[in-house]
Amino acid sequence: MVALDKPDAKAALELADRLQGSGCWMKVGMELFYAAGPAIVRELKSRGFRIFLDLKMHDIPNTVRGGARSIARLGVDLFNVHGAGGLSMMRAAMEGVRDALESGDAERAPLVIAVTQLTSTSQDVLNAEIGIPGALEDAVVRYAKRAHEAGLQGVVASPLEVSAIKAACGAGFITVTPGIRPRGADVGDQSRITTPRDAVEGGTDYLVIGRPITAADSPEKALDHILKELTQ
Ligand SMILES: O=C(O)c1cc(=O)[nH]c(=O)n1[C@@H]1O[C@H](COP(=O)(O)O)[C@@H](O)[C@H]1O
Repeated sequence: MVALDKPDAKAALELADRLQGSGCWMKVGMELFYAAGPAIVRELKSRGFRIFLDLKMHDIPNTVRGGARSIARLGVDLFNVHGAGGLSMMRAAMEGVRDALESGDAERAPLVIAVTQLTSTSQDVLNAEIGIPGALEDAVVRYAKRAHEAGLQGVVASPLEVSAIKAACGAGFITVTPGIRPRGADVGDQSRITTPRDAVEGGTDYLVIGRPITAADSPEKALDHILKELTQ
């Protein structure tokens, strides 16, 4: 999944067009969606891309239910909410999807996943700033179990926590993992990272990769390089 973190539709579509035919999903996040809105999702869908809409909803259940209903109507393939919103909020997201299906406003249900702990969060920050005690992996697994209980299909986590999540929630529970950095790439603001290959060998289902591809002089070559490394 390529994180299409671009400031407007023009820049996003230019990049997407360069990655046509790669089989990658496009992840539309806050930067692009707040600038270009639902139209960019429709445009990318019309070009044949599968879409992860990454808006990380975190609000009261009623608001998230409505948000999920609107997202389901858009016809994305997957979207996320924050696990920190709790069980009733996550259940409300599932209800919103069901509402959209039952009213005939959505043709099919998108997958719904929960963010556990952002991959920019380190063990120290979790304990000292956010105020959650204990090991980071335990916190991630706790969120994953709640998401599973709420009926969500998976979680966002770092590749480092995938085996613990699968052990707790089952192999079929989807893991979507940002925090991917090819060897030598700039780490930037990410904390919990692995190489693409280590992430795949660790059993993750989907890699989310942004800047190592999108900030490269040739995004298509950068993607190609990563894909080749994975199949060697
Ligand atoms: O939900 C996400 O996609 C997400 C969750 C998380 O914990 N960490 C994380 O980096 N992301 C997103 O994944 C992408 C990672 O981008 P790069 O760091 O540029 O590879 C960004 O678009 C983030 O918004």
